Amino acid sequence: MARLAPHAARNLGRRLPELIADEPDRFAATTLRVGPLLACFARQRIDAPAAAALREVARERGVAEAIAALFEGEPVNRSENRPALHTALRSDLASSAVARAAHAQAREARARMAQQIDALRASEVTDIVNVGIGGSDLGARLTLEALRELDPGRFRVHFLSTVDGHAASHLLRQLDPARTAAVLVSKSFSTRETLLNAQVLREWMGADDRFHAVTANVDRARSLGIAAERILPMWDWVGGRYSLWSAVGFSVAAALGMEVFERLLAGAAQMDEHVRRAPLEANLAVRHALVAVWNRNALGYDTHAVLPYDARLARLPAYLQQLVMESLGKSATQAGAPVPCATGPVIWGGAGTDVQHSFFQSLHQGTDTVPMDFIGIARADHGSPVQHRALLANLLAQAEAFANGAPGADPQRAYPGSRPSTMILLDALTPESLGALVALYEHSVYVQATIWGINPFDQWGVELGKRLAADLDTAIDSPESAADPITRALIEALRQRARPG
Ligand SMILES: O=P(O)(O)OC[C@H]1O[C@](O)(CO)[C@@H](O)[C@@H]1O
Repeated sequence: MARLAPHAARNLGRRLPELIADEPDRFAATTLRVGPLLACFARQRIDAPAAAALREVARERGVAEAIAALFEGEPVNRSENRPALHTALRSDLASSAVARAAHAQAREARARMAQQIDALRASEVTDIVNVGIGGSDLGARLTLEALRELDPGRFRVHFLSTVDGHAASHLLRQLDPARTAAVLVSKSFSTRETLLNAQVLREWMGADDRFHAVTANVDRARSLGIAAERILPMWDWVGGRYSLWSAVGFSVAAALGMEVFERLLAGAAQMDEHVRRAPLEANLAVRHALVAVWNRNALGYDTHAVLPYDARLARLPAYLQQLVMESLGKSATQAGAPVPCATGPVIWGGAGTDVQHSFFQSLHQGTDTVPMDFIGIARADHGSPVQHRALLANLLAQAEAFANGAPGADPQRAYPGSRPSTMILLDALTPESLGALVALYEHSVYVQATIWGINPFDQWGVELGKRLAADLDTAIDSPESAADPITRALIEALRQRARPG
């Protein structure tokens, strides 16, 4: 990354508007379109020589070869010695036997999922509860919220993720046990939150025949009494946070229909096709990733805001928090050495225009620069053109204000500008464009990981907390068994305060 330093110094020494003014065809040169999605990088603080240097980094780090390896099912998840074949869930682009077999398995699982959904449709079930957490929750939630205009209303879908009993009791108060089905989504079928919530639902429903499961651990699901014909597969070659495209999308397919689910997959497949075939310089995922690497390593920005200007995408920042931070929150390389530079940034954000009235002040005038991804939708799905015009005007105004700033004699009223952003525009929010958008981020994460030499498909960092929580579950009732003195004292404090009166 050292070679980026002179480019960084040059770009940081100039205001963003000057940089833009210097390159008359900057919009065309920095904008790429893939299907229903257009991304413009003109407002990143990167001049043409810096962009060329970044492409050189990508070449040296073997990004093109790594993309081929991903699609062909090579064991790119080295710490677990597995492929990461989420692309095979939606695309048939690979020629290797392992990728083709994965694709065939995915199709077969979708056919079984369609049958189960048909049976549910024919039943008296009115409500479906998706029980799962992390990757077994966020993707389906995001999709159902984003595509809610397409919901014919046959089922109400609910999500139960946290182990907090308030969530379960609040939800169950609204439901009829005789008309509720549960989909237990857990790749491992060992996630404590999911198993406890499943138990709560089981006791409340008093029957097993409306329990479905999606898991790679079929034996465990069977041992908990779920019939084999209602268990849909997951595979160790799909990471939880990359699994929306599998039967983990059960509740999406149930609520919106298989046809909509297939369209979501087709949108992702269109992005796959582009990423697989486009040369580095015209590859949208590579460009998105190189901008992220530039902002993190060359310019030193350590957080990144995701700002969808569409209420239906309000969950996108949360979804991307898991995708990016669980994938790129690593400080050791795949070879076990310390990573010599900063890796994934903190991802945060929220939907416009609400965020303009909460944290935007800090983004405009705060001491830290936060690079941003704005996401706008050209065509709305409501009948109020006035409101949509106002939304788009706000989106454009904010991106412009961040880039150009405005001078002021009074420093308290001056806008520094030069705050970088990418503008991603979808023609409309459709299953295809959502699929393409999510796939773009997946591929960008993979390219970033390739450049940093880290594994984006494991998450060892979350295991320690899980282990400790299992131990402390007992210690809450017998504090003397807690090894850590501060934890022991905190348990005592909790116990004292938990006593009624
Ligand atoms: O699907 P499972 O195995 O229940 O795991 C749920 C989530 O837990 C994690 O392991 C850690 O949060 C995520 O990676 C995963 O998506």
